[in-house]
Amino acid sequence: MSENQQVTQEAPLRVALLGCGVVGSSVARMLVEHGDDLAARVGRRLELVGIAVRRAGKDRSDLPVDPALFTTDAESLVTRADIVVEVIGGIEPARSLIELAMKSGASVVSANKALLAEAGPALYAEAAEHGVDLYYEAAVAGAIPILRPIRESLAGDEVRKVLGIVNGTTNYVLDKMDTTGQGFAEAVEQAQALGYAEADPTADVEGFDAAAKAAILASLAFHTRVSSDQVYREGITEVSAADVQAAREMDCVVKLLAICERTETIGSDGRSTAGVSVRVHPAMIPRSHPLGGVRDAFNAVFVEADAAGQLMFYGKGAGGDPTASAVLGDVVAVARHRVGGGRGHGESAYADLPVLEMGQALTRYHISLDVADRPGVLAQVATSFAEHAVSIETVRQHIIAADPDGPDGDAGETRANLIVVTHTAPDAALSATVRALSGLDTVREVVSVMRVEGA
Ligand SMILES: NC(=O)C1=CN([C@@H]2O[C@H](COP(=O)(O)OP(=O)(O)OC[C@H]3O[C@@H](n4cnc5c(N)ncnc54)[C@H](O)[C@@H]3O)[C@@H](O)[C@H]2O)C=CC1
Ligand SMILES: N[C@@H](CC=O)C(=O)O
Ligand code: NA
Repeated sequence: MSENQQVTQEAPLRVALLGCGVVGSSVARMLVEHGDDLAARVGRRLELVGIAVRRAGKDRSDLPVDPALFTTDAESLVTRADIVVEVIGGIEPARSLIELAMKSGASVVSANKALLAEAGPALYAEAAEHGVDLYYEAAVAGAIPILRPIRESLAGDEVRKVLGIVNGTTNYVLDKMDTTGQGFAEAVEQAQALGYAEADPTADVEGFDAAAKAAILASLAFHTRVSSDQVYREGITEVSAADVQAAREMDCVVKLLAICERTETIGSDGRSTAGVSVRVHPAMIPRSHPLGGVRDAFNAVFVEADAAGQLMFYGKGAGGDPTASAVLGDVVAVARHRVGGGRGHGESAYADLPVLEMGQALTRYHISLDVADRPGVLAQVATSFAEHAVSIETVRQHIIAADPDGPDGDAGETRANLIVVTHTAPDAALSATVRALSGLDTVREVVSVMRVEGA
């Protein structure tokens, strides 16, 4: 008997799919259309035994699946599966369904970063208790293999830093603002229509999606539990056309970055203490940086490890088929464990490093000030920086013509746009400097503040 004949004679592994939206419909299609190849790779056929949906009567005739498979009874579906694929999203009912699936002996594959970043440790514990797998490669950077490389390939090394563009929607919006000068709202609508955005795009544009992914990346990279509420987060809603232009003048581009770093702090006793810093915010990054050229909805993750050095992972981080590719990779992995016996790895959180406050993160600021063009202004501004121990890297000044209708007795006064780029300093010192600058009588307005990374 050939190996393939053997594959078809064993009882198939039963796969239940929860959710049939952008990702779920691609998963269903690929499971069916690639059935023979998947069977050969797993050593057993994968049988789609049901698809949980919210509305059973909806026309899904474009999918190559038996309409009888659609059900609104997700609970009973998960109890009759060997593998449950959760692509509903959100916390509930996804969490309860995953827990019920594990309790019933099924391994789980999920694309749900919001859930993993909130309840990862509890779900790992359930998986261990019931002897099943929990895999979620699709949850971070869609199709890009990044979690498995960090969990497995780099398990013998020390990861120092993970710097990523991990949200396709915001990268798409920022790229359109940079290259076509397109407005924010229109670009978000396009990202939604292309299937990149979350059901509620607020999760994308306010940085919640990237923060959840950063929490997952940091947890795996530093063997430490990091939840999304420990991640400093700023979205892109405040990024203006002027910020994008200011970045261009520095030969930079604005990107929403997820930055996960292992830190070393030297105490007064000279002893070094390790920690973890995790943040998500827009930042200027040089166009020449590997992340500076990441266009459209693409994602990229830059990893620095002690022995490996710098590694770059690039590809499609959103969209139905790319995300389904990662989901199916996980399905094959957990199915192979079922066939061969054993489980994949569980949680690794032994390092248990402290997660630092944002104020301790080391970064650089680009600050644009509208100041009165009078003698001594530059010295006053420079003093504010010095008082907070922030060192200035560059200062540029453009004279702004006098405005005869200017407010508060400033009419007719010549002003200057002062652009200061700092050297690296703790974020707390930088933000205190900005507060002090806004209190100076010669500073009419702090026009914009943006962090600078990667230079
Ligand atoms: N769209 C993308 O590019 C990516 C999405 N993801 C994640 O994949 C998951 C799914 O995302 P999408 O497919 O884009 O979302 P979606 O909104 O297109 O699909 C979710 C589907 O689940 C259904 N659903 C909701 N509650 C349900 C319930 N109780 N029972 C059965 N079905 C239910 C909804 O009706 C919807 O059809 C989310 O966790 C998302 O964060 C991850 C990577 C990329
Ligand atoms: N909404 C997310 C989808 C993938 O995680 C994004 O835009 O990246
Ligand atoms: Na991935």
